[in-house]
Amino acid sequence: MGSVVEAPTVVAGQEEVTDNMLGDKKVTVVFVLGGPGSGKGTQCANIVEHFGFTHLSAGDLLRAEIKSGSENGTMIENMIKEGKIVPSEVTIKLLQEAMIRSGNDKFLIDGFPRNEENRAAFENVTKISPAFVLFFDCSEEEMERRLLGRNQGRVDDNIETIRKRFKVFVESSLPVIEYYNAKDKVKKIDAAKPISEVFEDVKVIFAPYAPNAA
Ligand SMILES: Nc1ncnc2c1ncn2[C@@H]1O[C@H](COP(=O)(O)OP(=O)(O)O)[C@@H](O)[C@H]1O
Ligand SMILES: Nc1ccn([C@@H]2O[C@H](COP(=O)(O)OP(=O)(O)O)[C@@H](O)[C@H]2O)c(=O)n1
Ligand SMILES: [Mg+2]
Repeated sequence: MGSVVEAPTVVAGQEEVTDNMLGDKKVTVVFVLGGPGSGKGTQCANIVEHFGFTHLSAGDLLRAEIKSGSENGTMIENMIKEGKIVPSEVTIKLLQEAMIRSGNDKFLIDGFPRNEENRAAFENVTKISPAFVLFFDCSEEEMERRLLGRNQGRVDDNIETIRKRFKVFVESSLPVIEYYNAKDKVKKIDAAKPISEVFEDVKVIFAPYAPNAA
């Protein structure tokens, strides 16, 4: 009885089914988001050095999976060349394995979740929700300049794929940032500044995680 009235309560309850456990360990996860070329990888390297987090780049894990000759390799490579988002089950499995392998309890998950499917599947599968979302805000003009100068031999750092990635970012990834913003979980950084200045702002946010912080 009263099931129609009770239904929303059940749905609201399901939203909070996160315990942030990885095996028997309580973990802290920070999602690091921002457009392609906004400086996510660069700043994550700095955060690792100062705050003892493990950096997991979804893109790096997918590229390693291609190199390993996995059966999904060709599919992943084709999607990256087109700037498309790989199905969540593939990326989440790689992230989970890397988290366990690291032995750490503090993670920067860089470039994930990139769409609503990524976001919902990660929470459902892992029961982990982020402590906060670090969002690197940068203009497309500046990001394009950086990507064209990145020189890492990436198949997707060409102007044609870059345009596609910008479109996917606006259409699929920004809504994820909006989702967390509505929950007051987004810490936005002006990522258009020089690397060292961006890190000054990042440091303020991570101060509570400093090795000697109370
Ligand atoms: N604040 C910055 N100013 C200028 N160049 C930057 C800045 N941050 C990163 N870069 C450079 O821009 C390129 C993209 O940075 P990267 O960290 O790989 O971004 P993302 O992981 O968000 O795609 C790299 O060549 C990097 O050295
Ligand atoms: N969650 C993710 C992250 C990356 N990717 C794929 O990997 C590509 C490169 O991601 P990346 O995070 O290394 O790219 P950058 O933002 O660092 O430039 C994306 O354009 C997608 O094709 C994905 O499918 N799903
Ligand atoms: Mg990157």
